Amino acid sequence: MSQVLPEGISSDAFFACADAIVLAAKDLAALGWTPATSSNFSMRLDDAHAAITISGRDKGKLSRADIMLIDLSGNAVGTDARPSAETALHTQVYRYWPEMQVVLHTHSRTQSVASRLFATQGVIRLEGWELQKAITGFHTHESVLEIPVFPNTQHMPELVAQVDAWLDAGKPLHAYLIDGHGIYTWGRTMAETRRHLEALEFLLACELDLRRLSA
Ligand SMILES: CSC[C@@H](O)[C@@H](O)C(=O)COP(=O)(O)O
Ligand SMILES: [Zn+2]
Repeated sequence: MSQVLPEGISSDAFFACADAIVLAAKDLAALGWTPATSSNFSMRLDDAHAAITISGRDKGKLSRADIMLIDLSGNAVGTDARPSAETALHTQVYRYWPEMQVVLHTHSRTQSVASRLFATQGVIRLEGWELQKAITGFHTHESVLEIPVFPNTQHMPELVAQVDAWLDAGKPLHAYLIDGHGIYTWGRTMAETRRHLEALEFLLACELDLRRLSA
């Protein structure tokens, strides 16, 4: 493989992450949530490294060769491959929450439309939905789950700063939308992160349906 692993990271550990990313990406692509090479996925390997999708690859056709190693500053490690253009949003999660192991970013139609519809409010307020309980830490439909919508930019430090500002304000953050772009969410395991993504997709679709029906 063209990926050289540093001491301390075994090929078994790297391939386990790569295989989990490849499998998740195939499933999410089959749902139509990763159109036209969009989306990116990562998994933490240790307190200083993560495996992440190489930029520009078709996320429905990934193999181990499409996954590379980065450090938590977003630098490629042991490869000349170019990591996802949005690597900084992944490493931000791993640096802020040491317990988080997985970051998933997709571009479904529902996520994209919802992000545009709620962009002016800057937040989607979810309340009264049973499926909010699929988000770790939520135990009742009566809770309020706020998903911020940040303005899109191709300048990653700006996006990172918007996320930081939300966190610095002391507001809980389980996921965010980027206007006209897609969603980011994360978790302690791949299963938990996929559950978050699936629940959020469902909740956003319900909110869009409500608006359509009450128009
Ligand atoms: C193909 S448009 C989508 C990209 O601009 C980007 O938002 C994205 O999700 C994928 O970028 P990538 O660099 O492949 O990780
Ligand atoms: Zn994207």
